Parts: sequence; structure tokens; C-alpha cells
Amino acid sequence: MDPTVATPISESSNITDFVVTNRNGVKGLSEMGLKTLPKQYIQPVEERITVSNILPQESIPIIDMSNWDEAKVSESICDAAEKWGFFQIINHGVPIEVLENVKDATHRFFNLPAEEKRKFSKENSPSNSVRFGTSFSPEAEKALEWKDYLSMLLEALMKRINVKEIDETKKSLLMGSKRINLNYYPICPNPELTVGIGRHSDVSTLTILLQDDIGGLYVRGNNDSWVHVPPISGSLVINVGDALQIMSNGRYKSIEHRVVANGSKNRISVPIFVNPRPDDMIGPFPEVLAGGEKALYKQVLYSNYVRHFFKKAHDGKKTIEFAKI
Ligand SMILES: COc1cc(/C=C/C(=O)SCCNC(=O)CCNC(=O)[C@H](O)C(C)(C)COP(=O)(O)OP(=O)(O)OC[C@H]2O[C@@H](n3cnc4c(N)ncnc43)[C@H](O)[C@@H]2OP(=O)(O)O)ccc1O
Ligand SMILES: O=C(O)CCC(=O)C(=O)O
Ligand SMILES: [Fe+2]
Repeated sequence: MDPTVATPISESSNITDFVVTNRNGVKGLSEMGLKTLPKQYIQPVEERITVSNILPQESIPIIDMSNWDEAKVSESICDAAEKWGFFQIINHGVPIEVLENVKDATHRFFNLPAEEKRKFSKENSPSNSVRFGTSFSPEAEKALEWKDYLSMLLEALMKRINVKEIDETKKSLLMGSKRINLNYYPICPNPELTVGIGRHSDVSTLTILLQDDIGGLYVRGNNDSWVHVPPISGSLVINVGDALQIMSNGRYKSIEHRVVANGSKNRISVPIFVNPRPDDMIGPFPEVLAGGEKALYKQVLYSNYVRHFFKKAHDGKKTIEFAKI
């Protein structure tokens, strides 16, 4: 089947062909006016989120960055990365208009006709690093403007694990490559039966996430419970990824998270994944082990780690076992 030719769903052999092979995306499916969720999207009961496992009284820390050079701001960043692996930042200096432009651009892209979006599918894309698929899409350059700010965040986190200087080698290990995804979660006929993104931890060093005002991102709390990350206008969500958990020898934790589907609104989110380079070897920093702490992780080639992540379905925190000693 030629995936570049649009095929009406009635002529497709099944929904998967329509959405995946013919690259109409879940948005194409959602716009057909389905009354019930196709079986391909129904999650096993244990993977669904219900009111019984949401902790409404809990919330991840919100850190005000207006006085970012004060020691207490660094302290709160490190505390949040140790305890939660997830936090929101406000008054971070990235103009609201820039954030709004990113959200508008995301909507504009997904609202393009399917044949336009298909030009960026794996087989058609003019670049290996820009890819349209179901639930993730092209790289954009705007995000790189946020690098300086991120560098400050990493400095704060490094100090607590005895890394006094971020030299060129460390810089490459911590933030040598970046990737931006545009996630689109279309209106779903039976949101309670499916997931937007299944349970996973990111493979990045840090992820900086811009979400819209709809909500639906949940972070793993204690004992099989989930904590909602409420949208706060102008804020950015920061989370620790597996690479930082490995480099800090487990001091900072990459936390499982997931996204629920929505029955009445189309949701977007824009994560920027800040990563080591694919050819970097990553493992616990010598500074972290200097005091005699036992290494929990071995040295792994980052591209092997990422390949392992993409080879399997989302499976919570299991990716990191690949690097465990
Ligand atoms: C998608 O839903 C997601 C995504 C995420 C997190 C996404 C991230 O991007 S985290 C950052 C990690 N990645 C990078 O920084 C670099 C991107 N990748 C690469 O540079 C290379 O792929 C490589 C890791 C160096 C491996 O290169 P190579 O040996 O040449 O193999 P490839 O053919 O490129 O890739 C192997 C395999 O993985 C798939 N894949 C790679 N990157 C992505 C990607 N960003 N999105 C989707 N799939 C990717 C690739 O298609 C290959 O699979 P095949 O089946 O096609 O063989 C978090 C949560 C989500 O839900
Ligand atoms: O959509 C969201 O809020 C989170 C997306 C996410 O976890 C990811 O793309 O890795
Ligand atoms: Fe994620």
C-alpha cells in the first residue's frame, strides 16, 4: 500500500491502516465523528486511571523563578528533583507571547490537511530529525532560545551532587542534543477506556514541557496513585529524565507520568527533550561516587539506551533497567 495516497476509512482494511499506515493520524479518526472508541485504542483495565487512584489533595511543587540567583530557589529546585522529579516553574523569563506563539503554531500544524502533514512522515520527511507520526511530530528551532535558562537549572542541580563546574564534556553529556515534539490529543469518544500517552519516564536529562489550559497530565504519586499537574498560565513543567537519574546515581529521579484522553476538547503539549548526544557514554558522574557511594548504573551508549526505549511499548520505569548494574 502506498502510504502517501489518502485512503478513505471505509476503504481501509482497518483503523490501524487508516491512522498509522496512511498517516491520517488519530486526529483524522476523531474528525470522522466516531460514537465509540475503536477496539484498537481500548486499554486493559489496570492501565486506566480512575477517581480511586487520583490524589486530588497532592500537587507537585511550583517554583517562582523571579529571584533565581537566591540560594533558596536552587534549594527548591534540587528538593523538587529529589522528591518528585517533577515541578512547575513560573516567572521564568520566557515571554508569555513566545509560549502562546508555540501553542498557536502547534494548532496550525495539526490543522493542516492530512496530505500536508504526510510530507513529514518517516518515509517522506526531508530530514531524519523531523517526523510526523501518530502522537508526536516535527522539530522546530524556536525552542533552542531557551537553552541559557536551562543551563542555570542544571547548574543548581549539579551543585548538590558535587559537580562544581559544567565544562564542555559535562555540557555535552547533560545537554548535547535537544528534541522538540508537538503532541496532539484529539477529542476521544470514550476517554475513560484509553490513554493519551501511556505510563513512561522520559529518556532525557530534563524535559521542559509547555501544556495548554486543558489538563490531563498525571505524575506517579505513592502507592499506585496519580497526581494531576494542573495547567498554570505562563508556567513550564520541568521533569527529570532517565539520563539525569543515571548520571546522578539515582539522587534525582525520573518519574513515571501519563496523559489521559479528553472527551470534549483537543489538547496539545510541547515537550523539549534535553539529552546527551547519541554517541555519548553515560553513567554516574565520578564526583557523585567520590565519597565511596556504590555505582547503581553502568556506562551505556546513549543511542543504545534511546533505541531500547523506542523498541518497546510504554512500560513505566522499566527502560532504566537497561542501565542497572
Ligand atoms: C514518541 O512518543 C514519545 C516520545 C518520547 C521521547 C522522545 C524523545 O525524543 S526523547 C529524546 C531521545 N532522542 C533523541 O534525542 C534523538 C532522536 N533519535 C536519534 O538520534 C536516533 O534515533 C538514535 C537514538 C541515535 C538511534 O539512531 P539509529 O541507530 O540510526 O536508529 P533510528 O532508526 O534512528 O531509531 C531506532 C528506532 O527508534 C525510533 N525512534 C528514534 N527516535 C525517535 C523519536 N524521536 N520518535 C519516535 N521514534 C523514534 C526509530 O523510528 C526506530 O524505530 P523503527 O521502528 O523505525 O526501526 C516520550 C514519550 C513518548 O510517548
Ligand atoms: O502531554 C503531556 O502533558 C506530556 C507529554 C509527555 O509526557 C511526553 O511527550 O513525553
Ligand atoms: Fe513524557
